[in-house]
Amino acid sequence: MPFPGRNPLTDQRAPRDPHAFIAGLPKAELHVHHVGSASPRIVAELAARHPDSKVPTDPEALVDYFTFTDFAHFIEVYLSVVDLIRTPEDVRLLTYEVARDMARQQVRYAELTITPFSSTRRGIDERAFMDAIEDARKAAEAEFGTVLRWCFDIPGEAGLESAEETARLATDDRLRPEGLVSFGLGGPEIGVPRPQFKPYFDRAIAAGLRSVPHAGETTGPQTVWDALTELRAERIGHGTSSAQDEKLLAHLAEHRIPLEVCPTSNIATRAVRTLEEHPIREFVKAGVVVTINSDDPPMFGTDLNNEYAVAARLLGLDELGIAELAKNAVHASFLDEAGKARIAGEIDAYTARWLAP
Ligand SMILES: O=C(O)c1cccc(C(=O)CC[C@H]2O[C@@H](n3cnc4c(=O)[nH]cnc43)[C@H](O)[C@@H]2O)c1
Ligand SMILES: [Zn+2]
Repeated sequence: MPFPGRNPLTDQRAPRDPHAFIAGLPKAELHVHHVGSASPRIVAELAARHPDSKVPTDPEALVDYFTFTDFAHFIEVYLSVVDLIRTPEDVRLLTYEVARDMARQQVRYAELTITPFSSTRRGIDERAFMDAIEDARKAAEAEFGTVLRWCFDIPGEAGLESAEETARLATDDRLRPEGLVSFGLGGPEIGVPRPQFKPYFDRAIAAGLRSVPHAGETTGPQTVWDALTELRAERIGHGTSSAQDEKLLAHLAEHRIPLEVCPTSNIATRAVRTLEEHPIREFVKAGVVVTINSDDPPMFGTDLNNEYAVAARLLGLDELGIAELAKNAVHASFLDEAGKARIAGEIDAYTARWLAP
């Protein structure tokens, strides 16, 4: 804590240059999707490798292609990019380049959500898939210093077959990658009730994985309750609709269940109408632990630095407030205590240097 006695989330003053401060701030990211992080350059390169795809090869045309009418349209476009990942080399390239983009933003640690079912059902050998992500993870840590960990998520709309396959890939000792720390649930929520996935989360938790389902992104607060009570969620992906239920906010605050907030994503998928209407202020006011994330950054025309700038504006934060948000992510991560202390220390040291007269 560089300035003891001051409450960083309430005692605010105008920051000197928030964008420059955020750009150099060491960060952790907890909610970001593997395929959804493919930069326009990587999408264009993959589209050129596989010319039968309808995904544009021109990075400029991708801006239009990545404009979504609603959440269902977003998932349709997302799956067209998933269709571009066809070989283990595609998987390795994507993973390694995503880490490079993270390192450029001073991301020291990220939990990347990967949907192995989508790749294995498209014909990528499961062993080769695991080797490709692990190979990229080790190279990225050695070359960029960014530590990656995996969250394997069930694409819920693909049904219980996808849940069975994801649980198998995540818990089979011969396949399970070293970097795997958590188990998730993604895709559309409407018509995909969370409780049906309980047995698969039970298996993953018994195998030592942490529970981090998406919930309350496109449906109401009951979905968040279901994620907590049935799937034993330790963090909630989005949780946007929690703001509609005071008891739920109090529960999240009391039990220190962090929300993985992704403001621009919620606007891009039209889950929330405008940034001004985003409930992030209600979350902070209720004492909920808020972490800031980018979800599918190039698809939503954003990056993690921009999400911090958006959050700082909506919450009226100065540098100490922004640093506090960054530390929330570190403490809510599944890093070991020594790793958390190292990144939190880096954040404090950077902030103190920035604020030094
Ligand atoms: O892979 C398939 O064949 C397949 C078949 C049916 C349905 C699906 C999916 O629903 C895949 C969803 C996919 O979306 C990812 N994702 C990325 N961003 C978000 C988000 O903000 N909220 C929810 N899901 C998101 C998720 O990780 C899944 O991989 C697939
Ligand atoms: Zn997500």
